[in-house]
Amino acid sequence: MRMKITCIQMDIEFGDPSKNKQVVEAEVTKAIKEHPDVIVLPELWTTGYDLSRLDEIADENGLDSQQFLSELARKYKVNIVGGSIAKKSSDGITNTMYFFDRNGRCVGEYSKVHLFKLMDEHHYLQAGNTKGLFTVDGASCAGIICYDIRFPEWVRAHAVDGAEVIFVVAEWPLARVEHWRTILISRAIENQCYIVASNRAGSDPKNEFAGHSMVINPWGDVLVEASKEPTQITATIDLDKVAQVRKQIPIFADRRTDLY
Ligand SMILES: NC(=O)CCC(=O)C(=O)O
Repeated sequence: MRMKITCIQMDIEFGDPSKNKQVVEAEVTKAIKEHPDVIVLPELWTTGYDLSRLDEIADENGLDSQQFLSELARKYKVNIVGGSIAKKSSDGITNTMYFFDRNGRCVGEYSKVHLFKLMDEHHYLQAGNTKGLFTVDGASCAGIICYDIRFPEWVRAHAVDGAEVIFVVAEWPLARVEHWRTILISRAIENQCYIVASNRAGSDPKNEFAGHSMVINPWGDVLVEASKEPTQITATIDLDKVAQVRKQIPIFADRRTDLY
């Protein structure tokens, strides 16, 4: 099974959800001309890291963002991995990702499990507690968020649960772009899965962001990689490659779960 995937590597207007929604609508309308099966947005694309204003600008129960993304998915008959948004609920504010199928149905939700202290997330956000598993056109997938990639055991847990494609949405700064590249390629090789990583471009008052959105195959080959500028990247992935690589070097069968 083949799947054409487009990552939207956009700049994000600091603390301005309505402006960012306009940008996403325009970018999705542009992306759809190439007929992708899946469109992927970056982390916190509605607000950016305007954390001190989240009380005011976070999305109440994520409803507004869900409706917006659902309508786009249904209108264009495309699966959407909806980056993440700041969701405000009675449990506090979370950095939350939604997944939509071609009918605009929300097929999964994931809230960032590892909060990134270097960017003050722990002062403003609550961590999630569940995995981000979902399916796209029948393929087993997972979604995780930015700093989560530094935890190989968390990514492995999704692969052990069957994920063949892991979507990473991010606001990863340029200062650590080599970590970003190396970690993503490593996660693809060690889990023998596709990694589809959508990072933001541009800057905010504290950081310049790396861009370098990437699609990596289960052998660790980079199929496509963006520059640091706002852009879109597209790759067609072949799900059969996952089984092929896992058969060639059967690391899942060879794991010593009696030892670790
Ligand atoms: N938004 C994030 O989680 C950034 C993570 C990051 O920059 C890192 O180095 O890790």
